[in-house]
Amino acid sequence: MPGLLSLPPFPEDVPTHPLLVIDYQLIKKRDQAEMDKLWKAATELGFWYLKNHGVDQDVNEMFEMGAETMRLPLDEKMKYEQGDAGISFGYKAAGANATDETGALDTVEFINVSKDDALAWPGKVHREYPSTVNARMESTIKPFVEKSLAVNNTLLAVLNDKLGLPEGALARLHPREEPSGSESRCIKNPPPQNGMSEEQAAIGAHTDFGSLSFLHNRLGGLQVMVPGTEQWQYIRPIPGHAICNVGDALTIFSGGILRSNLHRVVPPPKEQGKFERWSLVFFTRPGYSMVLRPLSDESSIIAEAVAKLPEDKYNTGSTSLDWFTRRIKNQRIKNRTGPETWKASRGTEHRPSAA
Ligand SMILES: O=C(O)CCC(=O)C(=O)O
Ligand SMILES: [Fe+2]
Repeated sequence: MPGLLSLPPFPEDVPTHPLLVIDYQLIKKRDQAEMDKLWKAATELGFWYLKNHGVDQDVNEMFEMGAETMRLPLDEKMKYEQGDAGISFGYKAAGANATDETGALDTVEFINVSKDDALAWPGKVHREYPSTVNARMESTIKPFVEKSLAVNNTLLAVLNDKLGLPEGALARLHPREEPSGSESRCIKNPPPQNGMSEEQAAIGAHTDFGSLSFLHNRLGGLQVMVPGTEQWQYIRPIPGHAICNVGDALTIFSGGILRSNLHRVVPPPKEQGKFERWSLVFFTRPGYSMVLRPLSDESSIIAEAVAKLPEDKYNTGSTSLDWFTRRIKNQRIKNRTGPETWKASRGTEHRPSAA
């Protein structure tokens, strides 16, 4: 990826939504005002900036791993393609996923490395990866996974207490040792080709599948639809600030108290649109065997929230494995039978028409 200094700044004159800034060092000290701010961010928009997280150097190395991987010949990368069965780990080629119900194709390629494979390295839990990934498992990927897990687990512990759950309740749904969909993803988005609309989604409107996402961006392109509005707004990348967001699993566990908000990725705005866009995410997801349902029996706060909802709104009846498999599988263009396939790939978002 091009050096940071050579990238044009994020433009001032595009619709942009500010996020609350959470200081990770204060969260680690359990500063009351900072925990209150995190709660506000997680319940109102479900997105916030996280500063002082200490992962920037690891993020740079992960981007190098991503660039090394994307430079491999396509036929080499395709040996590790994630496939059509609904498993996320591995390489995803550009155009393998739909971005909307008409079946418009995505433009991004990415490499997903399972947290379980990274922690088990040189052993293997799920699958094999390209040589460029293997070469950096020990030096780059494992440390990034460890630090990202520590950040997300710390945030989860704060949300756990605010939800009135017994200590460790959310942690027990994300056991380190149990296989899960937790993964690191490095995304490459080429500059838009001639004839492509500026709006053409790189990644279609979605909510994240898991519990917490820890995202690192250099260029704009990420957009949110703020509750109560109908317009997409950019999130400005700020150096040293990760973007964190709540995923569907936490919305479900909390009976809708924590917000998993709709977002998408479009080409970077204005001058930035001439450049390749790279992004990096660590997704924390529940253990595969965990059933996605509100934790009403463990928290009166959640029980009260659920009592106000239509019956069984968040009782998915699915394990985490089944839920993720359905959603990933139905994004794959090869599995598309019609608009219903796209719908089956969606989650808990309350604006299906916008998706
Ligand atoms: O690239 C980004 O900024 C966001 C990526 C994203 O939303 C995702 O991979 O789920
Ligand atoms: Fe996302």
